[in-house]
Amino acid sequence: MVDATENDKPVLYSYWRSSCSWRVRIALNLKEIPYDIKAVSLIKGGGEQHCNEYREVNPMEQVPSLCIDGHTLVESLSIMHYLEETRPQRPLMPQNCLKRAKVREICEVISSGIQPLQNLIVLIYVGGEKKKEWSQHWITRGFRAVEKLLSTTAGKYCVGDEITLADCCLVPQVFNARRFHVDLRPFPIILRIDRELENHPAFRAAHPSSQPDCPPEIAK
Ligand SMILES: N[C@@H](CCC(=O)N[C@@H](CS)C(=O)NCC(=O)O)C(=O)O
Repeated sequence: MVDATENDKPVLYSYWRSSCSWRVRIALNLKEIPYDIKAVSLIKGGGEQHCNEYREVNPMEQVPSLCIDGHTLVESLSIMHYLEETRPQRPLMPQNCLKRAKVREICEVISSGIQPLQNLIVLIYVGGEKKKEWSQHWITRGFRAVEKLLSTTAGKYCVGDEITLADCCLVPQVFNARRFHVDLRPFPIILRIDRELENHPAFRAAHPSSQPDCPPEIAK
């Protein structure tokens, strides 16, 4: 496995359609940090995330992982906060303490309350016909909470008028919702923010269809 040493370009272990990898790709792009991608296929041969070599990188057998500054970091939120603390350019957290708490609230609802319930390993366990309904149920339930939170925090973006880590989490989760054909009409604020960001260069470059491991029939 590639191990980054200090001063090397960071290496992101990523899967094109992984929403958690996508969060980190957005943050890296927004901060204009050049990085290399090491693709980990979550489906090939039962999933490369489960191979012994990758388990050494990420004991949860999930993407993303980031090799940076001579260290390997796992967990997308933790990685994004590390980037924020070590690369203060283009801040992704507000200065104001209450607003910071609000950003973390939205990140947590998505990263703890929605994504894990529709993650691949859970869907394999749920199995067969039930997968779609299961995912729709949990995403809809979580989005009800996100929409309510956004009703008091959103400006142009999730919290006020600056892009924050909450936006890095929201956009990939909306993509997942569409994948599972969730009815998004009850969530006008989520939809408005997603539309606002869809053509932002940092978000576009991080999009699954722009990834080197995206299957050619889907890639742009
Ligand atoms: N809490 C972790 C979750 C990571 C995660 O669930 N990654 C998914 C892709 S978005 C994954 O690797 N799934 C592989 C599997 O379920 O086997 C994070 O935020 O990094």
